[in-house]
Amino acid sequence: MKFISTRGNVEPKGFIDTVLMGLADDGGLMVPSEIPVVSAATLEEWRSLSYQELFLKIVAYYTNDEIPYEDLQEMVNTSYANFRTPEVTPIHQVDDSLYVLELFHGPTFAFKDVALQFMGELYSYISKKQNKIIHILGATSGDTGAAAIQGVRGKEGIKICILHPHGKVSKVQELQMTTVDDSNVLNLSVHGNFDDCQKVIKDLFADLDFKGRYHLRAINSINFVRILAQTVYYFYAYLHVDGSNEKKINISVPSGNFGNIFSGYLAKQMGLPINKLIIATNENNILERFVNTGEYKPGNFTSTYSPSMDIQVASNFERYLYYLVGEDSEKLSAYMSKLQTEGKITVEGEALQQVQKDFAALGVKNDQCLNTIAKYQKEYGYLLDPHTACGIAAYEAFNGPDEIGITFATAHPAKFDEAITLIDIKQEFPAQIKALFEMPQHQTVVDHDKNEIVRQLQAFYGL
Ligand SMILES: Cc1ncc(COP(=O)(O)O)c(C=O)c1O
Ligand SMILES: N[C@@H](CCOP(=O)(O)O)C(=O)O
Repeated sequence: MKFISTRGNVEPKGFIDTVLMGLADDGGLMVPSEIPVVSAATLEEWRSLSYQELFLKIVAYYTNDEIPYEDLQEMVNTSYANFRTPEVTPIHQVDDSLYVLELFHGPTFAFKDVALQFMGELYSYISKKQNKIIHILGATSGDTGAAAIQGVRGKEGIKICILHPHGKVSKVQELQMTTVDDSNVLNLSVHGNFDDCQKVIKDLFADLDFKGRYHLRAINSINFVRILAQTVYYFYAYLHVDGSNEKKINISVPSGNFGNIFSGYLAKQMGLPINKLIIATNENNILERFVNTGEYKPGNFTSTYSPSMDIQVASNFERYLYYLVGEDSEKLSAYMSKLQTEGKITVEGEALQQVQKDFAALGVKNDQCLNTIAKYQKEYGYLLDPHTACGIAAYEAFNGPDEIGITFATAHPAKFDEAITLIDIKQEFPAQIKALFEMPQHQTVVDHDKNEIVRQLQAFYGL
């Protein structure tokens, strides 16, 4: 298996080189040169596997034996050993048609832990085996940063700098990132929004001289290994839901940077028979507008009750567009240039029909989000976080009769108490979260100014 850039100007790479490259050197995103297909018989065999065993089976299609099996197995076991449940991503049945895949049982109570615990282990492994300097640079709307920091804090040979939008993450997210006092962690709190933070890091990764000199590595879903690790729970969910061999299965995914749902798209291309992939967003509804009209146009940024999805420029949209245009890098590059120069792109005709076959999408309004939380608490005694509530609202909009819907619970409600208290629900915080409120914070507040951020990075990486 080789990996290539969506823009077509990078020599095919192996697995580890792809992990280290992060953003492709031509400014595109890395994708597999060919998507491996899993047969129906193999899928049936996988039903009895544990999460860790399933992970190893799926990832083996991509790693080219570059990592000995025993080493990979050890990394996977270590990654999931500190989850609070042995199933890693347990399934909660709400009623006859709705299942919730709980992705928040890792150290930072959000779905990002599932991929980032593994990535922390992988970077540590590469650093030791290849004597590589690993200087992670990431942007977050709150959850990626916390999970990435947890994944690598205190690890030898690794430093991590995370940019988060100042005042635009929840209190618990801020505390999870900034109460970490390991010397290999730097939190930059940037005046701006998540899109601004993501743009700065993409610009720095695209500056190959800077990237090389400072050994910059990506932990965002820019990095293909994030996408790959996230495909595992699509398989796990599908294979562990009752009736999945008789009924159509739809999966509803709270979405922002389009990484999670792109992992679902990849799982489907690998042969997982998902029926509808449902994109759930909040009022930052660029993805809903794209699916309904074919126009992809970043609009005005809106702060909502689901702040982790307050994103207008969805990074992984480029990966999907690449497949939509028939894996034609020239066409893809032309679209991306148009987005740069004209601020929007449009797909029409057969391409738009294909988009509408691939996805359904709903942008959930703030009041609908709160009403959904209140409804599920009242009717089922099940407390949703606001991102998951958007996912459930979209499930309700698109799940047909006799279909099963799996909604991904991407975060624990305790991370977003600001929204939950608005509907007078009092929740008990888990002890790990309660403890954060007593700890000192470490962060540097900076303007949204690339030069200032570069100065901070140079001082931190110390090269
Ligand atoms: C809790 C939560 N839900 C949903 C999302 C959206 O996921 P993605 O960016 O992969 O689309 C995020 C952020 O990524 C998140 O933190
Ligand atoms: N919601 C995310 C945004 C970054 O997404 P990623 O999947 O590219 O890391 C966050 O919590 O930071």
